[in-house]
Amino acid sequence: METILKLDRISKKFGRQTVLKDVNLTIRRGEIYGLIGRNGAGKTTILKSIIKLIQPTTGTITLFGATKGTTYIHQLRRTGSIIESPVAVDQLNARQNLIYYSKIHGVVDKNAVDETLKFVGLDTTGKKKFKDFSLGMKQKMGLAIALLNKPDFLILDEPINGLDPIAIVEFRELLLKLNQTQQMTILISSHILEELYHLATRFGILNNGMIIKEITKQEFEEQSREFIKLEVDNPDLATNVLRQLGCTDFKVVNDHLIHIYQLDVANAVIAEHLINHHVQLSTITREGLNLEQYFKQLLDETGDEHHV
Ligand SMILES: Nc1ncnc2c1ncn2[C@@H]1O[C@H](COP(=O)(O)OP(=O)(O)OP(=O)(O)O)[C@@H](O)[C@H]1O
Repeated sequence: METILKLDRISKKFGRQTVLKDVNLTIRRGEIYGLIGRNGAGKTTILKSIIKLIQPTTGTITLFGATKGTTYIHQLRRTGSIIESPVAVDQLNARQNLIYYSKIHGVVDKNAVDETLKFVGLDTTGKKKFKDFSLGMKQKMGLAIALLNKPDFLILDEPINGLDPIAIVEFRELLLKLNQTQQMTILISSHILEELYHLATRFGILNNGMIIKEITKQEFEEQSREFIKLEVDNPDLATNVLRQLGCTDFKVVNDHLIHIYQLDVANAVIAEHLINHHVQLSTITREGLNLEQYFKQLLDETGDEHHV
């Protein structure tokens, strides 16, 4: 699959502070890449480096195959972005803002303004000016401006930060629609892990300027799948009992540990049957990690504090 973006050993120093350290990251067409990291981890610095708002100290960024100069700037036109907070003209309404930005961006498609307004759901906001918009409306306005020139790649810096739960769902659905119907590739940063979980196909976990883990949603689901943890003295006998109960989806992990992935039989029923069949049971608990727990565990493993 086509590589849209490649960061190769990107480092960034602000004065004496090293903010990014050897960041490697690859995004392929059609992916929704979720960049997770707590405040100050370096997310915005990565995104700003991609769109050339800042220059990395060392390393190479390749965007649609271009690495530098005018070819890179040319490829940047295939991206749309909202970095930090959405920017639009305070005194203009939604439609006026889009007309203004379509002129700035040299958008030639005459229908682009109305189509984009409708797409983000700002086609009925009438005369209301950008300065009077709610945060959710402002984010939609930012998205609309980013979408005007029909980008292939969308870069979003914490776009759901501060939105209420309904606005979060609406915004997420817009992004999923762009990804699914237009195969738009998306790079989205957030510390709202739960939200990225419903959106991203792959996650990069950034801590202190380093990507400490990359994991696809599928890998995460396999690793974090909920299961019942059974510790027993006799796994052979225990698995026979499980089969009698209709449990077939389990894994014998070692000579005393079984993971049951079928969760429709109550722990109490399993425990009763095992005991009736003289299996000694020392543990029966439900286990599994959500993305937030996974993230915290990773940070604990790297010996860092976590504030998410
Ligand atoms: N222009 C700058 N000059 C000096 N230091 C900077 C500059 N921009 C960012 N930093 C520092 O770089 C570090 C990373 O900041 P960055 O904004 O990339 O983090 P972030 O992960 O996006 O955090 P947040 O979630 O709070 O937005 C911070 O310590 C910040 O103070």
